[in-house]
Amino acid sequence: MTDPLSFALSVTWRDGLEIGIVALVFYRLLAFVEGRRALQVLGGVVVLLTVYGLANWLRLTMIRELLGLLFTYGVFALLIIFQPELRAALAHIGQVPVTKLLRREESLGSREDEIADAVERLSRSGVGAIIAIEREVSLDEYLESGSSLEARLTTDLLATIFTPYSPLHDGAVIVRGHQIVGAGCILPLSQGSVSSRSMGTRHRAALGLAEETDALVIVVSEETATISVAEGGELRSGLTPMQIRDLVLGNPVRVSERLGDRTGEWRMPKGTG
Ligand SMILES: Nc1ncnc2c1ncn2[C@@H]1O[C@H](COP(=O)(O)OP(=O)(O)OP(=O)(O)O)[C@@H](O)[C@H]1O
Repeated sequence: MTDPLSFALSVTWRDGLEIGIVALVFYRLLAFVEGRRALQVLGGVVVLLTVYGLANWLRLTMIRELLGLLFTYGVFALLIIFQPELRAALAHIGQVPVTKLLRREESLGSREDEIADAVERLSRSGVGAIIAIEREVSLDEYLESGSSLEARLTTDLLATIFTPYSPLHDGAVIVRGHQIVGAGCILPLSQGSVSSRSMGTRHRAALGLAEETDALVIVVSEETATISVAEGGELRSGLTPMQIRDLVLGNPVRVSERLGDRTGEWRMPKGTG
C-alpha cells in the first residue's frame, strides 16, 4: 500500500490540471441547471441512485434489477425530456469568446436607458410587450419563428413595434447587444404547474424562455400595465423602469413581489385574469 507521502509526491501537474478542469465543468454544469427544471429531476435521480445503492448493499435483488432497467431506459427518456436544455447547453458551449468579441457592437449607447424608457412608455399607455434580452445562450432558434431585423435599439422603435395593430406587435422582441434582431417571435410556454387558470400566455412565455435560457425577459402587461421580469426560471412583478435599467445592466434588484419560483409554481399579478 502506498503511504500518504509517496502518494503526494506522485501527484503531477497533469493531475492538478485534470482535477481543475473536471471541477470547473461540474461547477458550470450546476450553475447552468440551477433554477431550471433539470435541477428538480437531478434531485430525483440522486434519490433513485441512493435507493439503488442501498438495494445493492442489502442484496435486494428485485429492486436492484428493476432500478437497473429504469436507469437503462431512463437515459433515453431524459434525452427527450431535456432536449431544450441540452440544445441550450450546446449552444452555450459553442459561443467561444472570439465570436462574442466579434459580436460586440461598435457604438455603445445606453441600451439600458432605451429599454427602461420604452418600458415606462409602454406601461403608461397600457400597451402589452415582451422583450427578451439575449445573454450567453443564443436565442437564434426563437428568431426563426418571427421576423429578423437588424435595427439599432431605440425607445421609439420598441414603442412602435408594440403599438397595437402594428404587424409585429404580437409576440416577443429579441434584443442582442445594442440591436433588435427579431420581432413577433414566439417563445416557449412555461412548463410550470398552473396554479391560476387566468394565467396569461404573455407571462407564461416570458417564464418559459427564462426556464430554458439565461435570457432576461421583460413583460409589460396590457391588462394591468405591471412591469415584470422573468430570469433564471423565476418571474418577478411590480418593477419600476429604474429597476429594469439596473437589471439590464446586470445589477441585482430587490423586488417585493415574486410571482414564480423555482418549483415551477407561479401565479399572475394581482388584478389580472
Ligand atoms: N408564446 C408566445 N411568445 C411570445 N408572445 C406571446 C406568446 N403567447 C402570447 N404572446 C403574446 O401575448 C399576448 C397575449 O397575452 P395574454 O393576454 O394571453 O397574456 P397575459 O400574460 O395575460 O398578458 P397581459 O397582462 O398583457 O394581458 C399575445 O397577443 C402575444 O402578443
